[in-house]
Amino acid sequence: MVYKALTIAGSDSGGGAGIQADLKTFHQFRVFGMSAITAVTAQNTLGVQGVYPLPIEAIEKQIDSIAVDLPPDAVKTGMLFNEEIIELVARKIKQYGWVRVVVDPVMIAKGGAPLLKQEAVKALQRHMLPLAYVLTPNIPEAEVLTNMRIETLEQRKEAAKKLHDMGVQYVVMKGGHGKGDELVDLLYDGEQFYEWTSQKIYTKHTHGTGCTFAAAITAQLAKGKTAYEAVDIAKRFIQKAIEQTLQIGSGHGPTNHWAFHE
Ligand SMILES: Nc1ncnc2c1ncn2[C@@H]1O[C@H](COP(=O)(O)OP(=O)(O)O)[C@@H](O)[C@H]1O
Ligand SMILES: Cc1ncc(COP(=O)(O)O)c(N)n1
Repeated sequence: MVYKALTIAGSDSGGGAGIQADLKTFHQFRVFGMSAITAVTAQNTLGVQGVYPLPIEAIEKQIDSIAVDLPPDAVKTGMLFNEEIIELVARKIKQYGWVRVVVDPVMIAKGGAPLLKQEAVKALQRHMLPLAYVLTPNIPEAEVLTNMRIETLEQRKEAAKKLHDMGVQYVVMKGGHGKGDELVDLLYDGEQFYEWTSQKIYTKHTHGTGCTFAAAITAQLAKGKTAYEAVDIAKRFIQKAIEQTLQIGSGHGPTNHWAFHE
């Protein structure tokens, strides 16, 4: 059986995040990867040097080409950049009845470059959250989406509940931006919280951690795993990928997509 996953996201020329991270992660899990590119970025480990959104028609055509011939078992969205792209992607997901949809609400690159226009946040809330089977915000993204300050674990749980009320089925609150030596990733299914605690790895090579983690969840969902099982494997995947970084580039290097074996 060949499982297929589709990523609808931005291209990272540097290969560590975006479409490239997603495809490498799908491949490592033996899931056949497909892509619809929303924007091309000129990017490396030093930062983002340029952002070029594709024409709406080009994005729509890519999604249609995949849908009619290679229906995906799971779909991931990453950098959607502006309102028009968000509306298109939401419309297409509904049109094709895709349910196993992982929405990674990408907003800014690690170096601070915006990957989502500020005025597009509302569109993301309105159109994408109700379609999210799994939503994977980091702490700053969860703050923007819920319009609340998040410092304590209790506040993170409150934010997860808010996001669930906004239409998300499974909220995965990533803990990479938390303070202290321990990181806690949370999963909320509308009733219960599940926690994954790990030691923070002190490294500057974390370019693409969010994309890679969400792509690992998507690959597992494509294989029919539950949200809990998917997060559990994705957590182990990202842990290894950060522990064994490749030490390439002179800035924030990529994670190692080869490090984890199922
Ligand atoms: N320094 C780190 N050490 C260990 N795990 C990390 C580290 N940074 C991020 N992670 C893990 O990587 C995943 C992505 O986290 P996060 O950094 O919060 O997302 P993003 O890349 O979107 O900002 C989470 O599972 C998080 O726990
Ligand atoms: C095209 C693209 N998409 C997403 C990210 C976010 O990366 P991260 O996973 O480090 O938050 C990025 N830097 N570039």
